[in-house]
Amino acid sequence: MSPFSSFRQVSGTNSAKPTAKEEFVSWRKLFSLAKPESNLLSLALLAQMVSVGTTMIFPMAVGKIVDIIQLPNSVDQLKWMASALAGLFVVGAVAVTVRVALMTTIGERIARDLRKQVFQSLMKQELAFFDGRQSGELVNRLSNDTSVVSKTLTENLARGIRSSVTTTGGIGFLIYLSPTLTVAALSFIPFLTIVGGIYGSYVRSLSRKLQDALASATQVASERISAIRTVRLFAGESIEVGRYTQRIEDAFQLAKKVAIAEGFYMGGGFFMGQASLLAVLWFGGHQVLQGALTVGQLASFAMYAVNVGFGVSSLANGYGQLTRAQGAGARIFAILDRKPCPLTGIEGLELGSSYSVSSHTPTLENDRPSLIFDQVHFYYPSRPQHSVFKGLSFQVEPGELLAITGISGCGKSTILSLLSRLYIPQQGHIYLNGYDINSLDISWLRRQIGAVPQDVVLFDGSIVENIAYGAGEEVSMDEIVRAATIAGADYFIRQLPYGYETQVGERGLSLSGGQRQRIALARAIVRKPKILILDEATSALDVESEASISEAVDLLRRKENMCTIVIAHRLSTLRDSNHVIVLNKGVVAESGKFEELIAKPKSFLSKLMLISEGHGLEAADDEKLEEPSRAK
Ligand SMILES: Nc1ncnc2c1ncn2[C@@H]1O[C@H](COP(=O)(O)OP(=O)(O)OP(=O)(O)O)[C@@H](O)[C@H]1O
Repeated sequence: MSPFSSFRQVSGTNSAKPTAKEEFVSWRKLFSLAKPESNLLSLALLAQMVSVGTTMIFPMAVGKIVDIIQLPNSVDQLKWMASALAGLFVVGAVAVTVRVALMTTIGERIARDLRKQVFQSLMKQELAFFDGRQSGELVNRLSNDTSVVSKTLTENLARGIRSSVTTTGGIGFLIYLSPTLTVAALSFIPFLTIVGGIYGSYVRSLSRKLQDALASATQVASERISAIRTVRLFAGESIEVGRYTQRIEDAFQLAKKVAIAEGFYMGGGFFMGQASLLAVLWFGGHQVLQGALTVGQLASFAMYAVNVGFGVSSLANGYGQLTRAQGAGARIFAILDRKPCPLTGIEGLELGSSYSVSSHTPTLENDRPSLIFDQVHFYYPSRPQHSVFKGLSFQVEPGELLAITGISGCGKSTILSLLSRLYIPQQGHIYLNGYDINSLDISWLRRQIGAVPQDVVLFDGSIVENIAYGAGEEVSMDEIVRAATIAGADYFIRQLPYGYETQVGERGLSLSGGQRQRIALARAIVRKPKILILDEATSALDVESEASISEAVDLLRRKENMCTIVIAHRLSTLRDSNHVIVLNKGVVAESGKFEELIAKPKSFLSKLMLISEGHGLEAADDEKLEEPSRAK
């Protein structure tokens, strides 16, 4: 049994989708995210306490002033009180400035660090992780969830502390001023607590749905905008506007429910607050008339009661924000805590460093790599019921040019994914120069491979940046030009207005399909790979350009002793190979020299050529060739 077999079924150790239990992260875990900022946060909270202290003293001071102005010859006392209050306001203003500046900066720092960590964690995950997820949803975690969490750890925390202090301190002052009046003033609190609890759980479940609805709308928008050419070509604008409108409307309906609930809650709270203030003035007025309370004390009492009312409602509101942040935190931790599959993901990925070299980085004997696929069985983890390979075996000799062909969907491109360890086979082995590729350091392995995938994607940037992407930062301009020349790209690049500095646009869409393919080929060549895999890499080129590029690549293959695998349907591409294998029903159905296979009218290759000329499976007259839709 292979030492790696225990990893075979693994596609990551846990899912990024939180289970019902993990929908909310604990407060402790959530607040652990603020730990790196604890010093600055303490300073900001100190400033917060100072500003809260000044607001707490204010009603008492107002009450004193009201009483002083009723006394004869109290001008000096009034002056003193006014100066003291002015001093208090200055201290309060400085404290507010420090708190706001610090809290906002800390919030941005937490969001920045979280986004960096979440993105880093996403980059480490194996490909299978992304198969079942939508990019819009993951982007939402990076942007929305991180900002909800950072706001809660800073602004909402500060607001929560202020509300707690104003509420508890305010109640203290109320009891100090008049215990009996305090009962009237706080009679609304039990009601608000019960209604607040019901409101909180209602809003919490709505908010979760709202987040999901917004994520789904973002997904539609980002996918359709990035595929705007296709939308235009099929005149799909109004359908897409309708689709987006529907999703955003769904989100709006949920937001409306939240708004109505919030309106009722705030309105009810406001009414209760006003009613209790009226009760304070009613009973307090009677106490003033009876001489049990001064007018100033009643004024102070009323102001504290208002403060307590605002404090309680702000606490209830803050609780809602906290539960929202617990949900966002759970989604963030589902990514941060996720350990990538040990064989296909990247375990250690620090900023600016290479992957951890934890396993084998052999020297390829005589620089002549050979490749063996040995009884490989494979299905994609997201589609376990459909086996792509059922015992695939073939071999590529050092320096050989192997062509792989087969009907669409038979698994040709999957070979590149398995060889690069983007996925691992459930059974069987792949050997590079006799080493099981699972025993090799993953970044080393991928550095040996230069690949031009079927669907070429370039990144927004210059041509030179895109070609250099294949080899890292150390590549020289001469090497880039050499690779571009072999790939047949140098000529057209020089014709462009800014030559190698020309910007290719998002996903390289400002270039033609053939130009993109040639740049992708240069990107693969510039890394001086030991194994070159071309997956329909010249399909967008005319036969003449294809022939001249094939010739240049062939020269390079001989010179560098590169193993080359060409995945193709076209006769012209297959003809130049040393060896052709035809895939069918998850195995190698046929293998041999091109001329020998094509000479037999009943061979799989001959039938495939008939199909590729547009005659269809019926013309090939062979029920053995499996249509992908029939694949089980
Ligand atoms: N990420 C994926 N998740 C699930 N199934 C996949 C995935 N990628 C490919 N498949 C399926 O695996 C099978 C093999 O796909 P593959 O892309 O290797 O075929 P192919 O021979 O290269 O096809 P074509 O000639 O059309 O490019 C197909 O049935 C395809 O639907």
